[in-house]
Amino acid sequence: RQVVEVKEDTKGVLRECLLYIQKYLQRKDFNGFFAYPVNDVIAPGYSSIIKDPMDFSTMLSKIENDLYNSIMDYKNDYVLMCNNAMTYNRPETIYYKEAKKLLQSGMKMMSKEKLLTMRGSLG
Ligand SMILES: COc1ccc(Br)cc1-c1nc(N)nc2[nH]cnc12
Repeated sequence: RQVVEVKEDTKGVLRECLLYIQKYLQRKDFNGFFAYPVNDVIAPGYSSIIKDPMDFSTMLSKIENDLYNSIMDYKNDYVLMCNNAMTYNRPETIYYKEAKKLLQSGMKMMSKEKLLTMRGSLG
């Protein structure tokens, strides 16, 4: 019984961490370009160019449904979201520029060494 309880608790700690990280990073998306999925009306041909779309609302539902097993899992979706914008949009666009800034602040927030120390303390 005890082992199961501990496991659940780790999931809870991870969920709190991810909610905190997402809240911090999503504030940087002040235009809300990454708040919800891009559609072909907004961006013509998007769905045929971007095979794995990702956005903050999708990531939030994955956090709430415990679909991330680590911060690294979440970081992968975050990087995917930013890279999609830098693939579909040209470098001179606001979408590309904002994605680049989001990527930089995300990498600082979820740096490898920070995650390794955190994982150490989580046991
Ligand atoms: C949800 O997306 C948007 C919403 C409103 C507006 Br205005 C633009 C976008 C958007 N447009 C493009 N071309 N690339 C993107 N990458 C992430 N966002 C976008």
